[in-house]
Amino acid sequence: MDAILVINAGSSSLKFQIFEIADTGPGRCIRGQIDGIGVRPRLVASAADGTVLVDRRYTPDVVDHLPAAIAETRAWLQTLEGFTLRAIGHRVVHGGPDYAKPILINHDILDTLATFQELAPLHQPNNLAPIRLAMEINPEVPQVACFDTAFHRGHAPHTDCYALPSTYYEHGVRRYGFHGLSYEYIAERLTEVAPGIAGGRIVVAHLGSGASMCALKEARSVETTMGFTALDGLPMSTRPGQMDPGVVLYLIDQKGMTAAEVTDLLYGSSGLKGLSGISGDMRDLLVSVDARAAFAIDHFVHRCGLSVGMLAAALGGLDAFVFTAGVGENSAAIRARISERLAWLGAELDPVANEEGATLISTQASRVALYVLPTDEELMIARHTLALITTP
Ligand SMILES: Nc1ncnc2c1ncn2[C@@H]1O[C@H](COP(=O)(O)OP(=O)(O)O)[C@@H](O)[C@H]1O
Ligand SMILES: CC(=O)OP(=O)(O)O
Ligand SMILES: [Mg+2]
Repeated sequence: MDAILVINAGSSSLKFQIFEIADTGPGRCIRGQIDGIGVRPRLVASAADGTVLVDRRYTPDVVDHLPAAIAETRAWLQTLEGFTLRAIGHRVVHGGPDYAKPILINHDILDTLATFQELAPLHQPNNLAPIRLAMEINPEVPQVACFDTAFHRGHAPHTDCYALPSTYYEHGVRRYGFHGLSYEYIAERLTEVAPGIAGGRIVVAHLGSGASMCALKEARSVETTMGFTALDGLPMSTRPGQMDPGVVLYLIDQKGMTAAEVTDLLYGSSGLKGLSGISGDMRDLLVSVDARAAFAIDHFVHRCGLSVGMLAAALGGLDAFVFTAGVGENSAAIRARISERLAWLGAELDPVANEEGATLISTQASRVALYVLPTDEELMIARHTLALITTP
């Protein structure tokens, strides 16, 4: 069967899917991931009917970083039979100022994308490594890069700039925003789930290991919490989120830290992990009895509440709020805590629907509809990839 392989390297997971190329578009055949990298790595993959094809756990030292997860995934994928690989679609987190759409990759483009590595050190090297590998072993298979930044590129210039002298904007210092493939998928999904409000004022909360929110108006992104890099906005597993840049200057000037040390601090040991001193994995914090775990969760919920207020202001009100990604899809407790922060906007949670993980989790009386919608960045990538390889 003719197939597309999709690879999505996140900060704590490597996700992959195989799609059959059908007349109606990409049809899902296999969906898998290695998650909990460096904490509790686990490879799970299942067929479209839900049959589990592999479920393997590793000790954290065996799959301690993304390259190890790539190697494990590759070894497992090579055991599969019956697929003829026609294209590979990749999530590439940073597209820089020039790539506003998915693109067929060649060596020059790969070189350009490598120049953005410092702007997304947790992701870009891991996004590009499988592209390089496939170019070596399957040079005849077309590869497509789908950018996290692309969906936000329609922002008005006065919203995606920093208040710096304008030459910095021209040199690419802009608020790009990320998680765009997820938001693009959710915007489409809303037209099926809630056609009456899909064109309205919606905030989507992508709460995973990396976390951000996006304000959608008429199904387009008009604001988002992340900026030049995926450090900005909400606190995350290991990243602090929005912070006074004066802190960075202080650490370098007064504390003698090098740029590399500050990079490690901000990307690797801050956020939930830094604040709790326990773990960056929300699951660990939710079951912990340590007061520091509760403190880190309080901070996360507080900052989420502030961001919803900011994005509701950008939209001039709020019709619906959507929870998605690892934490948003799976944690009723965090959804309940964040929903409380939306009460002033008229949101009212239905606690039973929330515990059951229903799609609609607000009461009938709620003025803001609350939804839980599983994201599917890989399906979005497969669609873009198929469109690019079939366009004459
Ligand atoms: N049941 C759960 N409760 C709370 N958090 C969860 C649950 N399941 C997964 N998560 C969180 O989701 C995160 C992973 O989300 P995901 O969107 O896959 O992240 P990424 O793509 O950034 O790797 C993990 O950090 C984990 O803490
Ligand atoms: C951009 C980003 O933070 O991505 P992820 O949530 O997949 O780590
Ligand atoms: Mg992700």
